[in-house]
Amino acid sequence: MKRLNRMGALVSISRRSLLKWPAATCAVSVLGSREGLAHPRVREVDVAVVGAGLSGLSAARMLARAGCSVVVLDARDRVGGRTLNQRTVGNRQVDGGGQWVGGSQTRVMALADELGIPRIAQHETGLRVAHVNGTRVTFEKEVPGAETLHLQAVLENLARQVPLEAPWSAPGAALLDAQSVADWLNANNVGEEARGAVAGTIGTTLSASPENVSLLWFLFYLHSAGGFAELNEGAQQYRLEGGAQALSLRLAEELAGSVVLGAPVRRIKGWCTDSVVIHSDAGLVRARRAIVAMMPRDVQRIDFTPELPRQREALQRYWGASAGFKVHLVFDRPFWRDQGLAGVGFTDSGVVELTFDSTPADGAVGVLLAFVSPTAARLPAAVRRARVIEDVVKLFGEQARAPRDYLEQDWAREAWSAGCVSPLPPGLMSSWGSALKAPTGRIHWAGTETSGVWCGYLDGAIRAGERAAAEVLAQP
Ligand SMILES: Cc1cc2nc3c(=O)[nH]c(=O)nc-3n(C[C@H](O)[C@H](O)[C@H](O)COP(=O)(O)OP(=O)(O)OC[C@H]3O[C@@H](n4cnc5c(N)ncnc54)[C@H](O)[C@@H]3O)c2cc1C
Repeated sequence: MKRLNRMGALVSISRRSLLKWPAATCAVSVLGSREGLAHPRVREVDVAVVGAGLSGLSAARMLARAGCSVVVLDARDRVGGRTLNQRTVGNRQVDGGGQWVGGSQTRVMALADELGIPRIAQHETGLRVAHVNGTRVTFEKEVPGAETLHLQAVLENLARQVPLEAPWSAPGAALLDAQSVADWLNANNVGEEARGAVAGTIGTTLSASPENVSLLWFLFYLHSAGGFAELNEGAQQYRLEGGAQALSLRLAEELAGSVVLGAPVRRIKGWCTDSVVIHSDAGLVRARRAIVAMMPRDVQRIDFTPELPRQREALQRYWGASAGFKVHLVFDRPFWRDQGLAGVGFTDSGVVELTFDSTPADGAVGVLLAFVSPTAARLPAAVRRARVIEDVVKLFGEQARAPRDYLEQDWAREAWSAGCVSPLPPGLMSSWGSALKAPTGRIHWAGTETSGVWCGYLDGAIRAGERAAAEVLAQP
């Protein structure tokens, strides 16, 4: 039996009849964000989703479309988690968090199309520029040498043996996980150039160095993305017009009254009983099942009664998260393009590590994105700004000295995100990995880190949310 819901989407109400609570008690209204503090009320829903990032919202949408009543709780006063639209002069949006998508990321590309969010091709044309050993050099986009290509092929072959849905069960998992990527490169006498290329991939994708990342985890990451070319190039083909947070903003609009912001979840009780009770600053929610959609390290802030199984608790406690610091500099126009530059630049000694062209599609302003060393976060803001601009001037010339706007986003200062991405240390995945997405009683785990495909990316976040929702829907 079908009926049209408020958004005009077809929902099946026969699904609801499978759930134990009568529809009247399942209906969800907007929870006043703070009212529950004074007079806590218990709201009853089929499914409570904790985390209104892309993963939690994707889960909630799928459940709502299947006829479940759902409430989504987020600690922040906004949706989108690790995506963040920042507004610049001229009313333009830049991405303070996740931003790029690529052709092989089919789930996020499809969602953007469905939500009517156009893509902007990443500007790549022109020379790269570097400031190394005190000298500025320009150069063509580098093509990997024979040794690098050979090493990449060897690692991709190994990666294909790591199962996407259960990396901890790879043949020889304990051995692969006992070493860092650097240990493996040393043991295999890998030369300077090829080693540098792998370090570059790990630096740009996991914000870490080969010394700190488990070989098993890196192989899984490589397999999850589809290889080096995908990680290095494929994942950065497009930006989304209006910013990547637009994905979550549109999903939240569709979920209308079911998303509650300013609702940090402090405790989850009864996961092994008939229902789960979620304690948030906006009140209590009782649900038949809960989906917790965030990085495992972020789950560590929530108390569970009874305590989570040791395996799951250890996974969360030791989960690795790396910080990220983005700066956007806005100019009248993308002047570096006139000089035949792509906007891609790096320095070996400055606070700016890497730059990209983030100019909007119409070119009405020119925007440079700079990834800044997390250590620069310790500098006073005015000193940091001066040093960022000095580095950009070294790369792109005096025209870069007076940006019309300058915006920072330091993810190490975000109370509700432990980090941007997950560089896992040796030992973690083979010891505790099996607790990553196996449901714990009535709790189902989502968040991009639980995705087998494009783990750590926007694409993986959607897939993980939809996988957790499917798990819930499959329950009797
Ligand atoms: C600087 C940066 C650059 C990136 N670049 C890219 C990129 O170019 N392309 C790409 O695909 N990906 C990129 N990513 C990664 C991408 O942003 C993430 O993979 C994706 O947004 C994760 O979505 P999620 O829903 O799984 O988790 P999150 O977005 O982290 O959502 C988790 C949600 O849980 C909430 N929460 C946490 N604790 C609680 C609590 N106790 N109670 C209630 N709510 C809570 C948080 O507020 C958050 O909204 C980048 C990330 C960063 C930070």
